[in-house]
Amino acid sequence: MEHLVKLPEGLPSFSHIYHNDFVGRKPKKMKDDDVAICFCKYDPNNPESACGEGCLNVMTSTECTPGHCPCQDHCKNQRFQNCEYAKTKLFQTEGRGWGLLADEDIKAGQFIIEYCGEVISLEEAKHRSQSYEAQGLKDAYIISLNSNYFIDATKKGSLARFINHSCLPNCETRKWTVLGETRVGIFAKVDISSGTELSYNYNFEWYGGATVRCLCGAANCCLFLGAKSPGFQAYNHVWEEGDDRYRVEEVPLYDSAEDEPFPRIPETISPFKFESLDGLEADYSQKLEVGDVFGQELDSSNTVKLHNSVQVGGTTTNTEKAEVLESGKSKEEDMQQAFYQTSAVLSGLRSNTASQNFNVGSGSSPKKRSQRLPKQKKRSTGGKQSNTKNIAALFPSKEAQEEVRKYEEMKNQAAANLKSVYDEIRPAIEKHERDGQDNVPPSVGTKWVGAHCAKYKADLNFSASVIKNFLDIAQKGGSGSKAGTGPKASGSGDPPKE
Ligand SMILES: C[S@@+](CC[C@H](N)C(=O)[O-])C[C@H]1O[C@@H](n2cnc3c(N)ncnc32)[C@H](O)[C@@H]1O
Repeated sequence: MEHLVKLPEGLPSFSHIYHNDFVGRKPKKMKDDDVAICFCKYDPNNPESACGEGCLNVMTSTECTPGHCPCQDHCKNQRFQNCEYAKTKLFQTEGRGWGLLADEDIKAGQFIIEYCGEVISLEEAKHRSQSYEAQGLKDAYIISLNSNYFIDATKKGSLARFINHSCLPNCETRKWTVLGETRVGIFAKVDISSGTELSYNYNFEWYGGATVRCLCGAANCCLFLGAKSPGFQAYNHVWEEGDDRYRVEEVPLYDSAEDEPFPRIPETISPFKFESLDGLEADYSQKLEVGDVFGQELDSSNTVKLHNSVQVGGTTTNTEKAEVLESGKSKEEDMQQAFYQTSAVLSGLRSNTASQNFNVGSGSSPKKRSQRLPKQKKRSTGGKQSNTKNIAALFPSKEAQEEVRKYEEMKNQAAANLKSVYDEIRPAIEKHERDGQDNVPPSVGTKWVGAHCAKYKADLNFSASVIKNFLDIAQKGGSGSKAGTGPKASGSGDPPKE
């Protein structure tokens, strides 16, 4: 593999490695008892049978161990170990140093490359970040592996070290267990065509304030690398023309743990699945009130996607989707997957919140406002909510407007509650980390999952209410809509009257 990659001229020197290099400790040696063995059986007529999506190890983000996998050489679940990378190419960006391009079409979900570097301890990470800071290094390459270990790709690394940050990324980081060690991979979030720059959201915890101005150019850009972190947002930065891109007095450690501020419950989990999970019944088994909607995007942009997926007069609506799970799997298969996913959410909670509290050297403690910020203006904090703000006003009837507003209000309350639960459980997570224990107390996990579920439920109810009212209008052929303001149903056989 190594000989295939020719590095371009002018690239700052670094040592190109394909496997992590352990500093201060040896990589774990797996005992036979610790090896996770799947139940796959290779069927020559079905290549997917050899550790494809249905493989127990794949479902738990664990690679199969050579010599132990029942599919032997046919096993497809050893991508990190075999460096099964997508073709990529280095290029020079404008203002963001070097970047990495897709050099072939890449499919959503595909493993692109491993983020390799030196595996170092927390102490070493602190020490190195201070030293890089002192040397005036502008580019930061340290990511968090878990609460105790970090990957530093500054001196030694794979080409993943060149992937830049974007607030609207086409890739994400995922952690896999490979031969007993955690490793970080870059995976495609969407289909990526050849020639497109690869990016992921660094989302590192930022206590030191403005350091690197984000030049990703996305419409939703957070302005600074790491600006999604709560510590940073509190200040509502707005960059002024003429300010330098870098303030080098703080070199960040960023966290690859999650691309979102909170662990995400996978979109394909539907509420009924929680009914079977011990201890979680109480709040999550409730039926959705206004048409259950599964398989839709659940983020703040859901209103846009709703417009796309409602084909009035056609056959596809989100309410119809409720009958079928997006995965196309049986209920049992999905229940099993839900269990694994929920476990992953809980462990994500631990690693995410732990690393978010990691303070680095002099950049770790919040500085006084005047020290931190070149100049500031107040920015609207309404950001996310404004996406849905005027949806209610689009509906012609008062009843529809009131209903949509009611669900919108509930949605906002649930979001606020999730945020406060996050603040509340944070000390418990920190304490647990300090004690070196592996699991957070179940009550903390339950609270967290509960707040998440409540938020998703509120989001779903809001979306369902919007769909329902859209469909009402369509069924009535648009009659009663305010001239020029009612939603117009494209593709409808019976267009709304103006
Ligand atoms: C992991 S390195 C990425 C590769 C880097 N561009 C290089 O030339 O080696 C991270 C550094 O790249 C720069 N960078 C990455 N994404 C950026 C963005 N969206 N805007 C501005 N600078 C960015 C920052 O200096 C950051 O510390």
